[in-house]
Amino acid sequence: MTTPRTLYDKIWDAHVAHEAEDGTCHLYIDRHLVHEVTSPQAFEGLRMAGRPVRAPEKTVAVPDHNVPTDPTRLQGIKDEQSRIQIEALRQNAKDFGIEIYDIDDNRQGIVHIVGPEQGWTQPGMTIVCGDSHTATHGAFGALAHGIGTSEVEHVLATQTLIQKKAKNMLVEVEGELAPGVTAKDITLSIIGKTGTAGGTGHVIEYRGSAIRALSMEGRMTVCNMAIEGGARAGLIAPDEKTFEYVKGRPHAPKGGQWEMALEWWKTLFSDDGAHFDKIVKLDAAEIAPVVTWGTSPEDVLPITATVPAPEDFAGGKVDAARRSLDYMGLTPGQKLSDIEIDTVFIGSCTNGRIEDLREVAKIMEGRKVKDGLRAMIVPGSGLVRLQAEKEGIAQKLQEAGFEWRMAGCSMCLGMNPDQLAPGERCASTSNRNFEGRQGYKGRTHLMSPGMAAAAAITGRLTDVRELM
Ligand SMILES: CC(C)[C@H](C(=O)O)[C@@H](O)C(=O)O
Ligand code: SF4
Repeated sequence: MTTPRTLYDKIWDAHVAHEAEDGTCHLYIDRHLVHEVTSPQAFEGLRMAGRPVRAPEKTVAVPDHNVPTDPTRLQGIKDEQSRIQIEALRQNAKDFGIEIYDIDDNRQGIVHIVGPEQGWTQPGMTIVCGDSHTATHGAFGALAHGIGTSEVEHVLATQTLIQKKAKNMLVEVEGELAPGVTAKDITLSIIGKTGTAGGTGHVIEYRGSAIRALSMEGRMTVCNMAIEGGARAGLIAPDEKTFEYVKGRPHAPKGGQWEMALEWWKTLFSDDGAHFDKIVKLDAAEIAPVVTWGTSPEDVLPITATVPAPEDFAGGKVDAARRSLDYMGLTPGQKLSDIEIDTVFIGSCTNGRIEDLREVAKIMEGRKVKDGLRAMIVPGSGLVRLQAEKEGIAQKLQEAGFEWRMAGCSMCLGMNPDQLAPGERCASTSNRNFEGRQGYKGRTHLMSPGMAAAAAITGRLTDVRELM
């Protein structure tokens, strides 16, 4: 009898090209996604060594982090830094024969939204990118994770990655979500429970009826934040929803190849009795709409709670909590729903897909962004933007008072012109809330798109269920 294997074990085993005695492996890489921030030195290294890209057809480039999102960007990029990085990516793609979705192409967008959208992302694959949120692609049952710039060069040159296997962790979410509770609340609640180090050294498989019930987009939201939970990657076993999503996309297998792929994809699940080194369970019915109050994604509480006091935390965390509260300008005992905001950011690879925008539109129906607030929507890709325009969502949201931007990472990180001013407080659908993440001295509260819409209406952190 063969030993039962986890989903991670199966994908790993299928990709080991060589294993050394100490367990260090050369892992074959099926897809390599490249963006403008972590690739320039890698391409430069190849150039200096006179080496080509080993498998340009398995590599795709897209500028996202530094692209301006105002619609005038097509008339020329004003920001010098952005322009240099985008031009470098363009040149590298051309010199090394890699396909690029440039800023005048509707397929451009955040790399983790574009990969699945174009069918580059498929079950059972190994997928890497010089970007920590590569875990997003794990929603398809692919082993996907971030790599460093020197590894980007290694993958470009060899189509392999040197790795040691991580441990297996299972996060099981059983039961049904209450109305107003979303995939974002699941993923934040998991981190609230395990902490940002809970997944360290592990690959997480998310399982259970609540995960099965999610759409592919919801599953991407969950896997996206595996990294905030400390894990190397997050995975969800593929099912009919996954196959349905992939089918017919530009880079999906076609004809007989589709049938062959499907046969293999259907074997991608953890066998009964497979060993997990760590198991965490959550009851979906107990998950509430949550927000973060501090400067770590684990600083998460139901919106109905109050701001905690440093003394509420154990030993080592007291000082961190004090510092968080000080930075965030919050007082213990204050109701979370009394916290006033100045900015709303809807977008990012966590929540910049069409279903996220539909959720926002539903809450905004017949309502307006509060006067004086800056509220922006940044679709995760040009195609998401087009789809929202086709559905009439874009027009409605603009009428409600939102800025309607071009695709990119935007205010998820303070790297492009979309930034918070010092002291500004933002209701954000992104995934990171550390100091200065959205701009120098900016303050970030993470939440779901529906919760961010509710905050846009009232001007303070708000329980979305009151507006449903
Ligand atoms: C700039 C990039 C390397 C970075 C990452 O790896 O995650 C960014 O995407 C982020 O979200 O902080
Ligand atoms: S949207 Fe944010 S988290 Fe995602 S890749 Fe861009 S900067 Fe990183």
